[in-house]
Amino acid sequence: MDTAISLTHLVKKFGKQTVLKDVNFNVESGQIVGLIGPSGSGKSTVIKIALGMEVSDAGNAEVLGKTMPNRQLLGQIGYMAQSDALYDSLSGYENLKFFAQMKGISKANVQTEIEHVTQVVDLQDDIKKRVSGYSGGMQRRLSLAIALLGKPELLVLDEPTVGIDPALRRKVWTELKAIREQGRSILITTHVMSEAEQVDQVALLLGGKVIAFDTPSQLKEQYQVSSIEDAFLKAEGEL
Ligand SMILES: Nc1ncnc2c1ncn2[C@@H]1O[C@H](COP(=O)(O)OP(=O)(O)OP(=O)(O)O)[C@@H](O)[C@H]1O
Repeated sequence: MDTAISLTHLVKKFGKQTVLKDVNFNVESGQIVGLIGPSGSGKSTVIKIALGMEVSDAGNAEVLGKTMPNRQLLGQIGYMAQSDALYDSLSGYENLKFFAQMKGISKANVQTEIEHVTQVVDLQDDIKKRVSGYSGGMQRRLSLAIALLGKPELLVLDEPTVGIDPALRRKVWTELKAIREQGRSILITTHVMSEAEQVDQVALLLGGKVIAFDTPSQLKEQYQVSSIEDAFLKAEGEL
């Protein structure tokens, strides 16, 4: 099995604060890995190092076989950040078209791709409206649609379902699982524990380390609990 992301012995300091002490885990091809941990535990920092947007103080981040940072790889990665980077004065459709061009999607495929990702996030009725008039949730949905454009080999999604209602969340997960079936890989952070139940592997980040990396069912067994939420709470309590 190919490895999409390999993080070894990552250390990251901000001033005197050591946020990541020794982070190790892999995302294999065709896997969904959920990175969970309390607020401020360093999930976004791990993601940014994996993407080459932050440089670690020690350790190694390899993505799709290349050591990060590596600008050439960015076209193969669909990234959704916590804060949206959208063009307010453009419509949703114009944003999608712009990012499709940036990603080098061929003219022949642009229209079908845009229609597909628009439908995944249920923005059909609002896609011609200006983003400045979008609600927070709609902006998140558009950002997710942009990340999905171009069928990237690897998706890195930082809390993609914040502000998304349960019905649409379910639809988004159906899409994420379809992406996995195509052999593509996903690293996702979430605060929604029912989502963590659906991933292949959970990486639990606590105290600057990934203290558990297992399937949801193994994790529950390890902590002798019936939900990932309880495993999470128990792990936090034990530290
Ligand atoms: N650029 C930065 N400069 C200084 N400190 C930073 C920087 N980026 C992150 N931090 C600090 O690192 C810690 C981890 O932040 P990070 O955003 O990675 O956490 P998180 O687990 O993603 O949190 P949340 O779940 O709330 O999004 C926090 O204490 C944060 O203040």
